Formats: sequence, structure tokens, C-alpha cells
Amino acid sequence: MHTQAAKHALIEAGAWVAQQGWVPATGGNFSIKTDSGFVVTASGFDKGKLTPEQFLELDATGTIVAGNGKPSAETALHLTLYQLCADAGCILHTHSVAATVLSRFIQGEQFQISGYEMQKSLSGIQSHEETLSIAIFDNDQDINRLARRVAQHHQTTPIKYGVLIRGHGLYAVGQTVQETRRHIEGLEFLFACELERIKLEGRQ
Ligand SMILES: CSCCC(=O)C(=O)COP(=O)(O)O
Ligand SMILES: [Zn+2]
Repeated sequence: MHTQAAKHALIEAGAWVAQQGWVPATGGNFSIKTDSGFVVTASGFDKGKLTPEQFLELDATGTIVAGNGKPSAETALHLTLYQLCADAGCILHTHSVAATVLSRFIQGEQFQISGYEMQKSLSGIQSHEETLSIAIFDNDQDINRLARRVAQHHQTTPIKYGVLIRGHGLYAVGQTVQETRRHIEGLEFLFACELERIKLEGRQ
């Protein structure tokens, strides 16, 4: 995708994500792959009210080639996910209450669910009987170290749809901005269902 079109698609995605309440208080960051690398949000801005000046352009190695200010503090995770997932074209990172709470409540390293029709909102899932797994990584203020753990995990269990960072949020991945938005919306629906179920049943 061309750089200017990528910025506009991310501005629109940011407004939508903010409307859902999934990027409070400057949380979250977004990127889209371009012909020469990727475009990522600058650090510290309200992701629901982005302007074209609040993006940086990086090459495929993560070197800044255009733009002002600091790239997202979590740029290394975007870069690593693009390097790992050849099909990834857009990454949207959100801080929803459901993703934050559920990733803390689940003690294991995977969020696993089955039985929900809405699993089919994720590309490639054909039935509610399939098991959907999203890896959960412990949060780390050292983003390079966190990115290395994600890369290591991907060697044995390829990442599909995204990853959860415990007590932090969701990194959703898709081939296009439309697909990534659908993955976020589908996953958030499933997170909300699981939280409700846990509250009712009182167990995992
Ligand atoms: C206030 S949110 C803490 C940082 C964070 O997790 C995030 O997603 C936003 O960081 P950025 O540098 O991309 O603005
Ligand atoms: Zn974050």
C-alpha cells in the first residue's frame, strides 16, 4: 500500500477503535506494511484523533526513513510480527478492558476457546467446534526482549490472528486493515463472552 493511503487507513481505524473504547489515554499503536517497509504511529498521541503528521515511515529493517517525533515505543513488536508473518499487512494494537483482564485471569500461555459461532469471524475458521488459540506473553517493558520471546514461540507455534500481552492488550494481525479490524472485532467479542461466562460460572 502507498504511504499516504496507509496513514489514512490507520487514521480511520484509530477513530473506530477509539469509539469502541479500546485505546484509552493514548494507549495502542498501529502499522501498515508499505512497498518499502511499514508506517507506524508516533509515540504518545491520542490514537483516536491521529493526523498524517503523527506517523513515521520505516524500512523493512526498522530504520526510520521519514517522519518526525518518536516511533511507537512498541515498534519492535510490529517489526518482529511482520518478519514472522509473511502475510501480515496490518497490525493494530489495542488496550481493551476485556483483553487486559482476561489475559491476567488466564494463568497459562494460551487463550483457548471453542463453541462460539463468532470464531468464524476469524479468517479460515469454519466451525464453532474448532479450537481457537491465541498465545499470551507476560508483559515486559523491554520490548526487544518481548519481541524475541514472541519470535521464539512462533518457531513451534505459528502466530495467527495475533497475540495477547498479559495485563496489557492485544496485537491483532491481518493481511489488510479490513481483515485486522475484523480480527479485533471478532476477538473482542469472544473475550467479552469469556469474561461473562467466567463471571457466571466462576471458573476457567
Ligand atoms: C499509555 S499506554 C502505555 C504505552 C503502550 O502500551 C502503548 O500501547 C502506547 O505506546 P506508544 O508509544 O505507541 O504511544
Ligand atoms: Zn500497548
